[in-house]
Amino acid sequence: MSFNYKKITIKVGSNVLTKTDGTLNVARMAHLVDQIAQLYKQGVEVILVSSGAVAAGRSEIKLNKKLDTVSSRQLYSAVGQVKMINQWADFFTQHGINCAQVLTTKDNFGERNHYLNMKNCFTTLLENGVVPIVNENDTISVSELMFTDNDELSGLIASMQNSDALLILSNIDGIYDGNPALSESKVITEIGQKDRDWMENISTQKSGFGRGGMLTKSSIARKTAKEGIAVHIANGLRDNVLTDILRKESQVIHTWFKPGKRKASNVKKWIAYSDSFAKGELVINQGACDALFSPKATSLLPIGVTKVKGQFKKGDIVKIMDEKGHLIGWGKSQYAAEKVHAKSDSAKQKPVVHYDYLYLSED
Ligand SMILES: Nc1ncnc2c1ncn2[C@@H]1O[C@H](COP(=O)(O)OP(=O)(O)O)[C@@H](O)[C@H]1O
Ligand SMILES: N[C@@H](CCC(=O)OP(=O)(O)O)C(=O)O
Repeated sequence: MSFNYKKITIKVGSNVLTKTDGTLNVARMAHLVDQIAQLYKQGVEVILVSSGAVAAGRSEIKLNKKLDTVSSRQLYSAVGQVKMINQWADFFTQHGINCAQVLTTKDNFGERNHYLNMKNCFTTLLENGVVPIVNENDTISVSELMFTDNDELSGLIASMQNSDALLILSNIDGIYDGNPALSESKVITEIGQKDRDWMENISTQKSGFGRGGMLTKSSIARKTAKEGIAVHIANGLRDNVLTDILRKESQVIHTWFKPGKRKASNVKKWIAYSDSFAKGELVINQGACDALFSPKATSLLPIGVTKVKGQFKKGDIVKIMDEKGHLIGWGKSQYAAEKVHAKSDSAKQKPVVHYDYLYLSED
C-alpha cells in the first residue's frame, strides 16, 4: 500500500540521529534530508520534529564536576541543538531548501492565544516554502513544564497544523506484539480505531537516548489517529523509509494507525492535547457521564459536578473524571474553581464546560 499525503509531520527520535557513541549520525541525517527534499519537490509540506540535542551535546562536553539532571540537560541541549540545527541546515541548503528552527515549550500551547500564535508561525513558514525544524526548548523547560517527550510535541503539531499524517521514526520497525527482543515477536502492521489488544505488549523499556519510549508513542498515535490523522511508526534507520511509505507500492514493515473520521473542530483538537496543561479537575456524577456520552451534543452543567479539585480560573483547561476515578475528558471551564461549587444546585445555569470546548476521551 502507498500513501499519498500532501502535508506531513515527521518526528525523528534521538537514536536515529545519533550513533551509539552519542555523536550525530550525519550520514543518516543527510539521507533523511534527501528523502524529505524529494517529497518537498513533489509538493508535500513537511514539518520536522527533531530530537537529539541532548544526546549530541553530551558527546561534545566533558564535565569537570558532576551536574544535577536539570543542569546537565540544559548544558547538553544548549550545545547539542546548535550542532544539530547547523547540520540540518547544511543538508537542506544543498537541496536549495530553506529550513527554520522552532524551539518551543509546553507553555506555548497552554493558553489558546499562545497556541494560535504557534499555529500562525508554522503556517507562515510553510506558506513561504520553509521546512520548520522543531524541538522542545530543553534549556528553559524544566520538570513539570516539560513535554513527556517529542512524541507528545509532534502529536500536538500534527493536530494543530491539520497534517494528513504523522510519521514517527524510531530505531525499531514499529510496535511489536511481544517483547521486541524475542524472535517470535512480530511487528503489528495495522491498528484500527477499535483495536485494543496490542496495548498489552508495550513495555516501559526505552532505547539508549530515548525519553518516553513506546508507551508515549502509542498513546499519542492513538489520540492523533482518532482525530483523523494517519500515524506511522517506522524505523528511521531503514533506507528510503519515508519515500517508500509515501510514494511506493512497496511493503515497508511498520505500524500504521488507521485514521478515524476527521471530526474535531480546531478548538476541540487543542483541548484534546491539553492533559498536561489542565489546572484542575471536575468530578461528575453518573447522570452527567451518561449525558456527555449520549449521541446528542451536550454541555456539562454545574449540577452534574460533585467535586471540584485544584485552583483554576475561568477559561482554564480542566480534567473531567467520573466518581470511580476514570478519565472522561477535558474541557475549558467557564467558571473559576470556587464558582462551580457555589452554584452547583441549579440546572438552569450556564454550563461549566460548553460542548464546543469539551473533548471526551472515550477510552
Ligand atoms: N512492544 C514494543 N514494540 C516496540 N518497541 C517497544 C515495545 N515496548 C517497548 N519498546 C521500546 O521502545 C523503544 C522506542 O522508544 P524510544 O526509546 O523513546 O525511542 P525514540 O528515541 O525513537 O523516541 C524501542 O527501542 C523499544 O526498546
Ligand atoms: N528535546 C530532546 C528530545 C527528547 C525526546 O523526546 O527524545 P526521544 O524520545 O528520542 O524522541 C532532545 O533534543 O534531546
